[in-house]
Amino acid sequence: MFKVGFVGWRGMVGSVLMQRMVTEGDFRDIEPLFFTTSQTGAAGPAIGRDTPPLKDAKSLDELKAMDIIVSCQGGDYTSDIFPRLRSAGWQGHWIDAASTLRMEKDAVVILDPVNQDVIKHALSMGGRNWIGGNCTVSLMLMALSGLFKADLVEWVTAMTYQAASGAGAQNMRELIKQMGVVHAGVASELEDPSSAILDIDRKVAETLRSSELPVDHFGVPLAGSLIPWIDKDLGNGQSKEEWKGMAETNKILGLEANPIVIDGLCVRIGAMRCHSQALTIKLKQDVPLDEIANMLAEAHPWAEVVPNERDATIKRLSPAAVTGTLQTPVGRLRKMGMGGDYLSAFTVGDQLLWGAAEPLRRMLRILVEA
Ligand SMILES: NC(=O)C1=CN([C@@H]2O[C@H](COP(=O)(O)OP(=O)(O)OC[C@H]3O[C@@H](n4cnc5c(N)ncnc54)[C@H](OP(=O)(O)O)[C@@H]3O)[C@@H](O)[C@H]2O)C=CC1
Ligand SMILES: N[C@@H](CC(=O)OP(=O)(O)O)C(=O)O
Repeated sequence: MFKVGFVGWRGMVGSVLMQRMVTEGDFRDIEPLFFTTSQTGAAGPAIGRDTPPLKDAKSLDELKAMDIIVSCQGGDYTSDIFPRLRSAGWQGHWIDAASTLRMEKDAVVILDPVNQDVIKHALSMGGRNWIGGNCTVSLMLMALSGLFKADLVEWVTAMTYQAASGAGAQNMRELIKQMGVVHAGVASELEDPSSAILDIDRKVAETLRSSELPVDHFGVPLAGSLIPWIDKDLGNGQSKEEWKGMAETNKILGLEANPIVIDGLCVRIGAMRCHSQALTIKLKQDVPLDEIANMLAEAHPWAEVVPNERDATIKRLSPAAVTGTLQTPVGRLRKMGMGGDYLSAFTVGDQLLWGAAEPLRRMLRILVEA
């Protein structure tokens, strides 16, 4: 049985990974060992069986004893430990949620419902570094997989509506605290049906701009507002999150030699853990809408096409409907005014599942079953 070391299992992504592995019975087929950067010797997670006390995640000797290491610990940990582990001659498989190694030549960005061929090829060539993709990119690819498989995509623009969870657990808490402060500022007026809406609105605006609003993590209000910038400023007008759209999509699909142009604008909104994206897709040819819907729906078991009708859309194509599920629904499918080869679409997906933990869990299974 493979010895599998888990680092970062108690963080937000790691906890979702643990839940999914317990649900799918994945621990039955491996010998799991749990690591920590801060609590060596403490008890590991509840996985339905006894496990040894936590090991030190900074100990190269302990890590070297693993056949496979799964890290959800973050980029700083990867930058510190991974090169030293490889330099020390460790030959095991490294599965990682952090972005640090994604663009390395010998790393595969994993999303097996979409790029199983790329993964299998790398495995046969001795690949050992398996890195989860950016959540926005992975969710867009899960939604549009049928079109990419049919080689119908000339270019895509993605306008995103990204959840607080993408910024981390503390940011999710801050969003709810902001909502609470905003509500508290007008709670008595809300109770009074005769209060003037413009007074309520003015007080809300004052609260959003006041020092009362907690902004330690986002830096600015998110509740009752939005943030049209995610990740670093690349200095050319593009955010790093926007840059990842094209770079990672083509790496995932193995199209680096002949890349598809993907560009857009990434925006943080006040959703909890589902990213949504409004997509404009330039098709290579004018394909009838029903054929497109079939391709999208049949791409993989988690694909789902929501009819482009008001009721179905508002009920099934929202963060509230999709959160906590593995489905990656796509809807609002419509040929645009620019012509029959311009397709509009809207998709929603849980960024902690297919956007983070699930590709890692499935890569581990691929290795265990290989
Ligand atoms: N957030 C996201 O949506 C996504 C994140 N990723 C990547 O995954 C990595 C981890 O992200 P994320 O899960 O958000 O990180 P977290 O901040 O939730 O967890 C990281 C580590 O912080 C330590 N920690 C300290 N205090 C606590 C606490 N109170 N509760 C839990 N853990 C604590 C734990 O390490 P220890 O036990 O060693 O102390 C934990 O493993 C990052 O590289 C990120 O880029 C990838 C895709 C999406
Ligand atoms: N940047 C993403 C979350 C994330 O962790 O991305 P990456 O894995 O590419 O660093 C967001 O804020 O929604």
